[in-house]
Amino acid sequence: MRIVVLAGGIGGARFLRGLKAAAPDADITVIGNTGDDIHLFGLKVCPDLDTVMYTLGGGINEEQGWGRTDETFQVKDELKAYGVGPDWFGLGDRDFATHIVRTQMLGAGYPLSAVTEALCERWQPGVRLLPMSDDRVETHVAVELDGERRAVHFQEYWVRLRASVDALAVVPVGAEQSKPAPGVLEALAEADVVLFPPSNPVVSIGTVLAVPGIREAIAEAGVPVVGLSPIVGGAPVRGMADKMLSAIGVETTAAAVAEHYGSGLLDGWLVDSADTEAVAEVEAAGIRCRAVPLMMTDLDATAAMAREALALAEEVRA
Ligand SMILES: O=c1nc2n(C[C@H](O)[C@H](O)[C@H](O)CO)c3cc(O)ccc3cc-2c(=O)[nH]1
Repeated sequence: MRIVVLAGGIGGARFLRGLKAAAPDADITVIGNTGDDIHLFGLKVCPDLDTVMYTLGGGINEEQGWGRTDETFQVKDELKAYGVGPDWFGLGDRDFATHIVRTQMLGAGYPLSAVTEALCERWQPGVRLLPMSDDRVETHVAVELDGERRAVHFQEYWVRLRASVDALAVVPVGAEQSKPAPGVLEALAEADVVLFPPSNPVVSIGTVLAVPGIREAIAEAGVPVVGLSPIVGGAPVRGMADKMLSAIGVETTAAAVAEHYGSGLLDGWLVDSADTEAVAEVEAAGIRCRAVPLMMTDLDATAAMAREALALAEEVRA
């Protein structure tokens, strides 16, 4: 079975671990969000691609869900001693090596998709990891700070400001001019099923869908598209997705997120058992819906979620 998964960072990566356990023989292609990418200290950092790569490759810091295990921060401390910032973004020494290799290869003329493939040679994530695009797309968030409206990079909003101010708008800068990376449209055309993990619907999956051609390719694939709600009991399971949803005028409920994707895109939607009352609303919107446990507490629970998603895909296919 060929499965294509659109993924952000932590939620997407952990779901993929469960999916691999649930479908060990499946051929899995991951289309990763690169709107979170940031240039720091002359280096290109791709947090979501790296989170997927490290998580599936066994190098992730399990507690925080991003960055490397057994990490040290000597380079960061040295940079700080030179007064060179920003110091609000935690790049560790081991992680720095990934960004140096990536930046060196990009400088030599390799596209991000080829660089990602090369990095995955080391990590062997057991999936084909593709950036959504080789073109630069950068998510910016409009905020009001000290009475002034300005746009900040997504990472500045997420990490430095901790989403403490309202997001007035979220813009994937460059998305309109971007093209899907090599392999993305082909993977979608050959897919048997497309899954949306419980990733952020605005800044993760929403950004992947903002690359012209990807949304259309999913619709044209004519295969079941099934998503898992990142909202449980009216709050994000992780992260600050509520702030992002408010910015685009979508309520923080499992049903509202399904309706935001819409029946033109989604065939099936899983909500948590705590949100059973959402099932009727989602089904009324033309999307098949089931309530099942959606907390990724451990590998078994996550694999069970993946099995439910694949079962729902078969149900809508029939
Ligand atoms: O909350 C944080 N998240 C950090 N993240 C996670 C990241 O900001 C976001 O969680 C994702 O971009 C959202 O998917 C990092 C991810 C990386 O790959 C590399 C470095 C960081 C650094 C931080 C950090 O300092 N604080």
